[in-house]
Amino acid sequence: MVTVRAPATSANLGSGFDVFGVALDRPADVVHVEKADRTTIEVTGVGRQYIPTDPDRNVVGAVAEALDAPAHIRIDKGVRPSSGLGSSAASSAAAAVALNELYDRGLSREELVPVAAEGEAVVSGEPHADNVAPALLGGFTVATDDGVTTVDADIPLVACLPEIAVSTRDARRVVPSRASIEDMVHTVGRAATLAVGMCRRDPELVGAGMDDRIVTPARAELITGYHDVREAALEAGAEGVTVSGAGPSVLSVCHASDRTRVAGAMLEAFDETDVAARAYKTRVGRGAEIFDI
Ligand SMILES: Nc1ncnc2c1ncn2[C@@H]1O[C@H](COP(=O)(O)OP(=O)(O)O)[C@@H](O)[C@H]1O
Ligand SMILES: N[C@@H](CCOP(=O)(O)O)C(=O)O
Repeated sequence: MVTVRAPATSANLGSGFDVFGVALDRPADVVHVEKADRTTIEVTGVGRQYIPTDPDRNVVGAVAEALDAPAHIRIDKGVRPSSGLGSSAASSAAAAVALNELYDRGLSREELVPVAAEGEAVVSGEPHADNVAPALLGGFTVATDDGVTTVDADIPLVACLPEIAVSTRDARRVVPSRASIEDMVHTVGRAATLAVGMCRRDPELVGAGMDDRIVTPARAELITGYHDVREAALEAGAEGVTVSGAGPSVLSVCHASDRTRVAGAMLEAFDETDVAARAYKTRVGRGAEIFDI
């Protein structure tokens, strides 16, 4: 048996739609795999009632097929599904690392990115890699058609998860199909600022670089209370706030000394709009880890 822990992730970071991602140091999924003649799946943990055990509908089934590695796969969910915190990607990444080890396939973490992205295609319709890349490699990742670039960033974050479900598939439908040249220039500037901020471990630059005029405004409308939560976080000292992944989680970047205040302000603002929520005080963290063979 092989056991792997893979972290939650936050994709896009505003200006980096389908490209940027960060691994969070918590929460995480834990996946256990054992060789079998055909793939079977068992799910425990948070949100298990919303997760199919049919290998054709669970992301780990697609990963097992891509690696030609049938197994009994037990997923202990720590990352709630439809959270905007890369729940499906955490399972995909953990399964990819675990099955690669179990069957001795010898693929590197970088080579496992497209394998784990096959799992994402099962739930969102397209194999986007911006969650699975940080879940596998850790840090801040830039996923393009040519591969993945990683930065071992250390940035404090607050991820606030409201009790609303937004499916990635639905949230992809509201993404505009066109953008003006002015908005593209703005986005490129912000994305470049964010990447420099990650390299310099500078929360102010990362926060300034999160601003996005193209995708985030459309997605924000799917999240009850988003604008109030954003304002409250900024007033409490956040350097930048955006939708985490496809939502509904809201991500703030801040200095470590402001993290508790920012988390409290975000929770209070959701509460004032009658939405229950929980906040993860976290930071950019490590990728998937094998902790039992
Ligand atoms: N192993 C899995 N973990 C989480 N969700 C899964 C898994 N397999 C299939 N799903 C389905 O994927 C959807 C959640 O994925 P997604 O909408 O991308 O949410 P998130 O933003 O949390 O990743 C749900 O419909 C869930 O049933
Ligand atoms: N780039 C994707 C990221 C989806 O992230 P998730 O955590 O919501 O699954 C998108 O924005 O659609």
